[in-house]
Amino acid sequence: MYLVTAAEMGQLDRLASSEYLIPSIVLMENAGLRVVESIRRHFQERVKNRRILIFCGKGNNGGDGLVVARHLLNQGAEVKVFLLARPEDMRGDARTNLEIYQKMGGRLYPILGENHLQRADIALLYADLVVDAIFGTGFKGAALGLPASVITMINKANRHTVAVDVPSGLEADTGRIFGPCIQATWTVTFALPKLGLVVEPGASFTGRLEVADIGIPRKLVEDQGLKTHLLTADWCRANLPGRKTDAHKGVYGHVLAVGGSPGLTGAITLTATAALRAGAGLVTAAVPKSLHEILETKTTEVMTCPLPETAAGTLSREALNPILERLDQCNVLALGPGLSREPATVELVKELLPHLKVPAVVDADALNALATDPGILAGNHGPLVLTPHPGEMARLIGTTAARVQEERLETARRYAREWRVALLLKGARTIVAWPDGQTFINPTGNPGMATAGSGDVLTGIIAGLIAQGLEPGTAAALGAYLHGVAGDLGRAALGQHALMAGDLLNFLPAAFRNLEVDAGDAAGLGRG
Ligand SMILES: NC(=O)C1=CN([C@@H]2O[C@H](COP(=O)(O)OP(=O)(O)OC[C@H]3O[C@@H](n4cnc5c(N)ncnc54)[C@H](O)[C@@H]3O)[C@@H](O)[C@H]2O)[C@H](O)CC1
Ligand SMILES: [K+]
Repeated sequence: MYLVTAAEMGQLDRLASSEYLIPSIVLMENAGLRVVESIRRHFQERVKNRRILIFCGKGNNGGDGLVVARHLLNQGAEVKVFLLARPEDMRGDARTNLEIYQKMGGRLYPILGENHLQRADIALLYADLVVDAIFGTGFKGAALGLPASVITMINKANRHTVAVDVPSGLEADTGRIFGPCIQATWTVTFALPKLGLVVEPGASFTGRLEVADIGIPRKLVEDQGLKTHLLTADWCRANLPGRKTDAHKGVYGHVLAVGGSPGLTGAITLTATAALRAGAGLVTAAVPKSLHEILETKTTEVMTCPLPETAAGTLSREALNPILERLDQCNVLALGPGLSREPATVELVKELLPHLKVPAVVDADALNALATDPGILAGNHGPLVLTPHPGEMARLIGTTAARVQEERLETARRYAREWRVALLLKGARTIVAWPDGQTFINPTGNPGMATAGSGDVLTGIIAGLIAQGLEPGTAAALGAYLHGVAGDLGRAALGQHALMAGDLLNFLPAAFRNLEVDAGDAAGLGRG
């Protein structure tokens, strides 16, 4: 599903009127009606006598609020509109809808000074629902003065609150919050979700997100060349690698997972096992030779391979050729989990990356090795997925993790384009950017997944999906989604405190199952 900025939405809105001749007041009417329908569902269709307070700003978001007020009034609700503007300052469609509401005898209370707040504060005590139509996509920066006082007052009242299009106080483009912001129970956003609603901190203020069709022509949306997407179950289902009835394990690829060092054998074990769970036909974990025996006892389905090591027991430069030879029988490399930052191991990574003929997932210490010489990617290289967390991303581009977090989308997008890689930036709402500029935001996952080894599992899932023939960028996006679903199922069963990376492996089957198109009973029995 496309995600849009305020400017992109504004453009769609304008073109719907200028090119497709849909009057803007029709779009506003549709927007208001969709919110009314959502409110009706909230009250199990019984809105009569419900006390509903509607806070309207002076822009078109306020106009939507007035449409909502009119229809709810018609349906017998006890409606009060609090207007954060002088009626004569309203313009265009919002002004028209204000006048209609006034002609219908609707109750209207302008809030023009702090002395007008008390009436609203008392009404809030008895409200069944608050409708937030103060600011929409036209909002920038911080709410100050009276609007700030109103937003704070509404939040303190702690009533069920539906935000119209965007919670007021939130920047629709970035999800950043610089002042008070409505804490919505749910948000009804129009036409397409705004970016700021699905990335943090905005997502936490948005509550449950409903996307409402207001009649913007689908063709108009398709013609815009939008590049930012929200990952959905439908997209993931459509991209899930298929399985044939007459398949054998050779069909589903062979992952070589390279990593491990003393104290870090768990990381590579998690990666290798996750690759199998993700459906790879074969997985070989290649580790420093003194760890080989340990790995043999830790794993069952995973094959193992001992490699030359340094005095510190990490992979040495002599491992280069054995790795390349092994890769002749494999169709994807997962590189980095538990690798260590031993100088000779760093050199190995730097020599290996330009020699690859198969796609690779580059994670953890392999990313840190890359950060020591980003120029490695300047020449020709095979398809790569890089999976940094914000700290690793910061090292790759020579900045701080805080700066990366401030501009997650742009950072990921820029790096993917510049270095021609698929870049997966971890964190709440993982971002996957493709070299061609297409960018995906993953809505699944939870804070319980911030636990040791969680990233190693993700690396394995992505490698396992590439092994089955997915494009690396597609595998990264699908992998992020599945990893998050496994985490969400894990949280539901175990709670987010206790969740460990190993648990993710156990919930991956259900995460996949969720996406598999049910083919009925496998043997075909019972089918006509
Ligand atoms: N997407 C569609 O097709 C439709 C959207 N609709 C609704 O229209 C709003 C956007 O309306 P707009 O008039 O552009 O802006 P707002 O209502 O959000 O009003 C902003 C208002 O506030 C001022 N402002 C901006 N920042 C601040 C600030 N920090 N402090 C105080 N005031 C601020 C700004 O100058 C404006 O005056 C969209 O969200 C939808 O709800 C239509 O209904 C049609 C269909
Ligand atoms: K709003």
